[in-house]
Amino acid sequence: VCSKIVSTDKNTDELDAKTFLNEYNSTAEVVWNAYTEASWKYNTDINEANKQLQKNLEMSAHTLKYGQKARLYDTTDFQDGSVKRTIKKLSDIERAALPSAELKEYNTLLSNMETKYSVAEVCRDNGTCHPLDPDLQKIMAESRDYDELLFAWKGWRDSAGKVLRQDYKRYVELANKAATLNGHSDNGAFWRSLYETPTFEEDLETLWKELEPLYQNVHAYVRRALYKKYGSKHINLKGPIPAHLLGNMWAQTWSGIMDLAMPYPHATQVDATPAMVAQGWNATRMFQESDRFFTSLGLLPMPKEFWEKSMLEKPSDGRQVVCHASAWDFYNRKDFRIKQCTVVTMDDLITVHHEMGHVQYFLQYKDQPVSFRDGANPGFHEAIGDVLALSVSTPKHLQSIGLLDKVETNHESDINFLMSMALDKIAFLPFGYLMDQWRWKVFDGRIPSTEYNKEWWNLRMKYQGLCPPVTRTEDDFDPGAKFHIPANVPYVRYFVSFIIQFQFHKALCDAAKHVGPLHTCDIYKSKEAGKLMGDVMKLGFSKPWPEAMTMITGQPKMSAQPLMQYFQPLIQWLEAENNKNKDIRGWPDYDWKPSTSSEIKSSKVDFLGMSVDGSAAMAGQW
Ligand SMILES: CC(=O)N[C@@H](CC(=O)O)C(=O)NC[C@H](CC1(C(=O)N[C@@H](Cc2ccc(O)cc2)C(=O)O)CCCC1)C(=O)O
Ligand SMILES: [Zn+2]
Repeated sequence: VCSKIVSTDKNTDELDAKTFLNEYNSTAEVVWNAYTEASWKYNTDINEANKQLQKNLEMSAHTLKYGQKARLYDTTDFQDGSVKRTIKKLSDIERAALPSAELKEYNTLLSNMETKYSVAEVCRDNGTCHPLDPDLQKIMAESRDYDELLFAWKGWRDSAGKVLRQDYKRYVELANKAATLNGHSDNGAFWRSLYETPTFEEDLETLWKELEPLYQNVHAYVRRALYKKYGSKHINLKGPIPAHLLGNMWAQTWSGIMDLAMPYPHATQVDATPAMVAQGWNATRMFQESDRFFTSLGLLPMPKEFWEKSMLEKPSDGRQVVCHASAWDFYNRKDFRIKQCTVVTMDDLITVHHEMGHVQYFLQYKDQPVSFRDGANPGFHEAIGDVLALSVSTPKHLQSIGLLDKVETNHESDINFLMSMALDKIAFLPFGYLMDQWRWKVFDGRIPSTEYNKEWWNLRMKYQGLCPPVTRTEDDFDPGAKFHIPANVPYVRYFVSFIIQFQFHKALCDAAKHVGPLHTCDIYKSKEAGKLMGDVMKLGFSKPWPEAMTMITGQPKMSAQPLMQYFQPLIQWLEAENNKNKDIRGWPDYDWKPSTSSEIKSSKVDFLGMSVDGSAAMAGQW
């Protein structure tokens, strides 16, 4: 009888493994809770003492201890799939694999980068200084002055991006070292491994190729609208769009310029902000509204700790905080919070639902072992809140909560509504895709630090059809001006979310027995829809995500089809509109650059000096 060759140093005792995992679970809850409390304290009161406290309450000692023991098990013949799955997950100890000096350096780098980003501000000649939240975000969304937008756009990259380049370079080296010590080729490979999908990169590229024509139609239409506003000096109808004109600091969502891009200005408005302000809504009211929507589906209400301990507004007591919104699980099955510098706008009402979606997921899986208290994949965690927001955003729902007075159901108001949704959901897709394309290439060495900025703008051009409004060099570090880069938060999760949220929306609308076009569906009060979502969230990370996808949609793959179905009326309208305007799709004049205001002024002086400006002459104006 040939005896099975047992690797003698491995432990194949499944019962022993179960005992080990129980001990891990109960100790993890204590250690992670302490770390999360310290992290919360620092994020809601940035100072040296709290920074030190967070550093001391590191989790890595615990991760290292249990990770090394987990690696001693050979789970090949284990019966319990959950035990196998947990041992596998514990065996990747991430940064805890670094030698202690480098681990300390890595944590210091992360803390310094997040602090630099969070305290950065842009100052005017008169000494007034502006933080990103709310000042610069407000300028980027509301100003229509080319130079004021440029002041905020360039100023933010000088204050927040530039200063991070050296820290980032060293962070990349250490992140890669930790990844390789855990058996990955580089940190990007580690990040992609969280999706457990061998064909992940091809699947994403296929989805992008399906959606690119729709994006190019939106891009062409918006370029035309900006041409009308800013003229031929600043917009080339065959070229990329200057990146500071899209209503957002990173041009990642474009709903800020809806007023310039509204197809039928005389049809119904879709923005609830004026009503929210007029009716005296505040942050708490916004969160209560969202809580009501979740419970209307039969999902769980926020616990009292949430209302007692969350930070729903920017503090006015002088404390420095990390304003970037976030949802927190304190791993004690009781304490869940949101930190958001909420402003009373429709945009922030959407963000409230997004963050509440994270907390609902925390609540639904709180009785799973800590290793499974995660989304089925990171994109699932990002999609939950947005799915509900698709219902909340409908004019019908906004009217039902008193935020829109008259609502017409005619073609014009339909197209207006779909355009406002497209300016967020379609505009976002190339940005959601390029963020980690850049980082994956940085981690695997295809982008050396000497080309960080050049390659960033190559990707911004290739996918988004944007160009920088002023010349960029390797003195700049524009990727650093986007929160998730210094904060070490992966981003492709949002690209995945913006696709699967429409798959979920379609499935939940079917469960809610919705009749009519998908974009008019509001699942409010549907217990069937709520049950479908709740059951998937309860699974947490305990099953591979295709199983969760099948539970909701009846099939295991990501698909762009529901998104295309949702926007179908707009796709047809945009095709016709862009053809009518003879607008080309894409930006073949890729090396065109917008004139700077100083160049324009000097050309005006020539003009007044009677050396006629060519374009005026051609237009027969002179
Ligand atoms: C402890 C911790 O960190 N928890 C995680 C959650 C978890 O992992 O459990 C967390 O709270 N992350 C913060 C992050 C915040 C936001 C964000 O960064 N959004 C992206 C992309 C986007 C843009 C438009 C949109 O409609 C939806 C998403 C951006 O703004 O670029 C800001 C506004 C919305 C969401 C988030 O909630 O995802
Ligand atoms: Zn999120």
